[in-house]
Amino acid sequence: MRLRFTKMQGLGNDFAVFDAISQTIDPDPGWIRRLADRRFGIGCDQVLLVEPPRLPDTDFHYRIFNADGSEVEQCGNGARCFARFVRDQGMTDKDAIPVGTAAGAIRLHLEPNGQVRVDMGVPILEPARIPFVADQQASSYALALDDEALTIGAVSMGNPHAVLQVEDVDTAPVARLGPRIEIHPRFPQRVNVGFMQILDSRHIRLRVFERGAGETLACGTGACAAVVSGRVRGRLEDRVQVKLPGGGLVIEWDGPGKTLWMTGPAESVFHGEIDR
Ligand SMILES: N[C@H](CCC[C@H](N)C(=O)O)C(=O)O
Repeated sequence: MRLRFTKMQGLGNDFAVFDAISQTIDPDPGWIRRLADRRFGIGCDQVLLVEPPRLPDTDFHYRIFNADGSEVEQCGNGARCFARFVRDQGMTDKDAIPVGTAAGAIRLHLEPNGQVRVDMGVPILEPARIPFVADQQASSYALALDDEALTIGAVSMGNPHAVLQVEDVDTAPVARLGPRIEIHPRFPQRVNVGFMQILDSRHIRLRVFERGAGETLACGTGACAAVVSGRVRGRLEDRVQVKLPGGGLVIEWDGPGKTLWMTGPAESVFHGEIDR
């Protein structure tokens, strides 16, 4: 069976996007891994499916699969590409698109300047809901890692994030610590690992070692989680420019219990077909 897809990217975090409404797609992990392979497949960090709505008051369901084949709850850069895709494919003519995910409903806003602004919902800080094993909720946690004692923030944007503050992202031990924290036993669903350098209360630099994909050029939910962690630790304001290796995002968050907004680009790279 021949399947149509669009290769898309948000700040270099790249995706293969499929219309799974007009096409029948069974996303088994082995096929996802093959699609994501940069030599034997299309090559991408995540595979995104556009499905019929499942939640009330939503127009579509948005499914996300990491390059390792794992299905996950949320993807911020992918959400912006999702909005661009459904408009470009003529699947909607709305500028504000309500979409369901495994983490609940989000709202995608196509802006006149071509950027996409996403209501990412309310960040989750309760350890049990991240999930993260901790006696009580805190703005930071001690994490023992073999012979190292780390301090992390723990946040869920629907998907789990650990956030470490570092002096300089360029020299941060992403390759050494990322894979080890990703599978730390206190994160029973594994975890995305952010390395945040705070420049001032409104500007950070960030690198992310993603669960199920490795270090990516950008991670939208990682940017959200880093700002949440920095803010609850009293180091960031309510509107932060996040500079990732692939480019910049704007994150707005008024504090615990409030909705978080992420704004950034989303682009199509090429259209293709692939045999299943
Ligand atoms: N690796 C993530 C999913 C993709 C998130 C990222 N690409 C984003 O833009 O938020 C996870 O396992 O939760």
